[in-house]
Amino acid sequence: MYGLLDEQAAAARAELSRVLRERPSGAAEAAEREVVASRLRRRAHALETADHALCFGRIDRADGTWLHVGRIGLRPRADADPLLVDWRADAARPFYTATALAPDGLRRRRHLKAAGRTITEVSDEILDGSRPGSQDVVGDGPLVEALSARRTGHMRAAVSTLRFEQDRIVRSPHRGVTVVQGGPGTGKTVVALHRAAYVLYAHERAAAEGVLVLGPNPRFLDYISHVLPSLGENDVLLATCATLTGRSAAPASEGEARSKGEARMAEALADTVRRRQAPSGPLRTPGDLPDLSAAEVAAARARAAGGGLAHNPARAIFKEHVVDTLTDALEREAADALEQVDQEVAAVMGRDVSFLDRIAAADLVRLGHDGAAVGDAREDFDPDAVRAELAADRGLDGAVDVLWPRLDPEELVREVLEADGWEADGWGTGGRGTGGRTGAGRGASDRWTEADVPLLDEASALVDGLPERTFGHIVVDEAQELTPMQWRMVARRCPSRSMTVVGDFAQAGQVSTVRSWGEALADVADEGRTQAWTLTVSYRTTAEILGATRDLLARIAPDQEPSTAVRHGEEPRTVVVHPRSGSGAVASAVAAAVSDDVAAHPGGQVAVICAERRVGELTGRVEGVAQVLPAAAARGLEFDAVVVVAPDEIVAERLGGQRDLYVALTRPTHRLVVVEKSTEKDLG
Ligand SMILES: Nc1ncnc2c1ncn2[C@@H]1O[C@H](COP(=O)(O)OP(=O)(O)OP(=O)(O)O)[C@@H](O)[C@H]1O
Repeated sequence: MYGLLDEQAAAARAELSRVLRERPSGAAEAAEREVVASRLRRRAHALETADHALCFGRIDRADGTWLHVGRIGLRPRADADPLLVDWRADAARPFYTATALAPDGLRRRRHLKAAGRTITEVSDEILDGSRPGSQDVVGDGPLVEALSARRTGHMRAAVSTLRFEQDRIVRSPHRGVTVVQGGPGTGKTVVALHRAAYVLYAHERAAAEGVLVLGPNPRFLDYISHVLPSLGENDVLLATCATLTGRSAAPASEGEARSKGEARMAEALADTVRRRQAPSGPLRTPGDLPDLSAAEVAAARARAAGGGLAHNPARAIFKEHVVDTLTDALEREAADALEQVDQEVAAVMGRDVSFLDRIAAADLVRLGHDGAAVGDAREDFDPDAVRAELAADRGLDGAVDVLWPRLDPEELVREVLEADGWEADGWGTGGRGTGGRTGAGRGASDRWTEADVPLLDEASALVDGLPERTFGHIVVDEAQELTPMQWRMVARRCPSRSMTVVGDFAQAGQVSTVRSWGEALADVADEGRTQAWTLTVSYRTTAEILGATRDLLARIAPDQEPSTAVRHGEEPRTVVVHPRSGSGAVASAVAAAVSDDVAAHPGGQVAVICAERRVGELTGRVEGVAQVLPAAAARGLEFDAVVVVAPDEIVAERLGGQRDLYVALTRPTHRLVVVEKSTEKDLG
């Protein structure tokens, strides 16, 4: 297999350099060359990154045939049988789905573990109830081993140990919105990322349009950043809602993010735009052009607003209708004038003079009429020429602007924010209520905050139309964190509404007001387009740690069934600090807990999770040995050991602080220490 891998990687590279050496003649050829080159580049990269654990499994069927399963598929020639089957191929499915109860035609499932290109471990599961023979290696499950392994700070792919309940979500043929909920550590992120890889493999169209993975913050994105590349997928965009549009924005306070994230902001923006679309009254035209009546304006508005276009493109339709109406009016006016002239002449001459129509206009001028207009009307009123002239008329454009002005998305947002009570001055100072903006002194260039990004995006959509960059499939992780405004931003980027959305409302932070999937997806997809799954087995935490969070979970999410754990481990420890032992006592207890853990388990990933205000103090104490992070930033992450500091402070710090505490307590894979301050009451 490795021989074939090297051969094919070298061939792809050679082909790539050959293609790149070609001198394209013309733009079309250059574009074509770029398509071929990027396909070859992807192929070469996929082959090169498959090197590690290229083949991780084998299934033996009851009939004596077998199949090797790996990160990518390999066959010696296009018409030959595969030497290795891609884990996402249908043929590989029994590797994930077969159980002893439903062996799916398999006798044995084999897991292979490799170090570099050397197989270091083999482990078999006998599925058909037969006795293990001399060729079978039956031992500790590879899953247990993977879960107990020390963490590296980056999530790893789980292709070789994906569970049945996870695999069926990953491979679900559903094309709409797939929702996955489940408690902490149940593998929601694992499922979401493997599903992204599966979609890229199985849904050609989605792959061509690109896949986007959205996470709550850059730290989380970094944590998951290795998974898809290790599965050979390098073209997936990872982003947060704040970074998605590429606009630079300052951090927002939670109060600001919450308030500006509410759905009413979308209504306010849409209302403001609607009010700028010829709401009522006639159109006053410049010069001696006829005015348009209120009814004529209403007809133009109906035509422009009914086309489903954004405001600025719809303005063109509105103006076009105005120009058409004016052209018709001018033509009618000219015809009426002519009619009147004929009647007057007839009265003077005592007979019908319509035959005079083709006679000199000069006579008519003498009778007090505008010779040019009458002449035009009679001879050749050219509606197209009149229309073109009107369309180019600056005065008329100005008059249209009064009723249907061109809008600028930033100005629109500014206007709506001002109406909502946010200070306009400087966009970087002061603000509304406690959630107001801080950070005085910011320059004009970064006056927008991350909370403004979805508003600006909404405004752009209303004013100029949908975003240019859209995706064939979007994965939203920690989806409980998204505000209604952010959901709208996501939906806008996924016209096919093909999404994988994973989260847990028991872990919801305080920014979003959304509390259910129905609410979250209200603007995204109809119920008929969503398929929901629940994961119930916690792969991260031990039964002991989960047990310690049970009461808290019952308080914050009484309807949620606690997950079951697959592993056991140490009981969580509580260290109580006496409040009279001085201000640095908590920090000292934390430092001691960290050094105890590091001494007992050298090289582990240790985190200290605390209230925001303690971060500075504690970082100084454990620098270089443990990471210190506020509870609010810990979502989705995991560590070998976690020291949770002063739960009361975490709870008190933010609205929904109990859910932050729940997140903090469920981060460790092995060891949990809680440093608590005893209260005066405890001291009796
Ligand atoms: N099938 C599997 N094989 C190996 N490891 C797995 C498997 N499923 C989950 N894990 C591991 O379990 C841990 C938790 O998974 P993950 O982060 O996906 O859970 P989650 O449900 O997203 O958690 P949270 O709600 O806290 O964000 C990770 O280390 C992940 O790699």
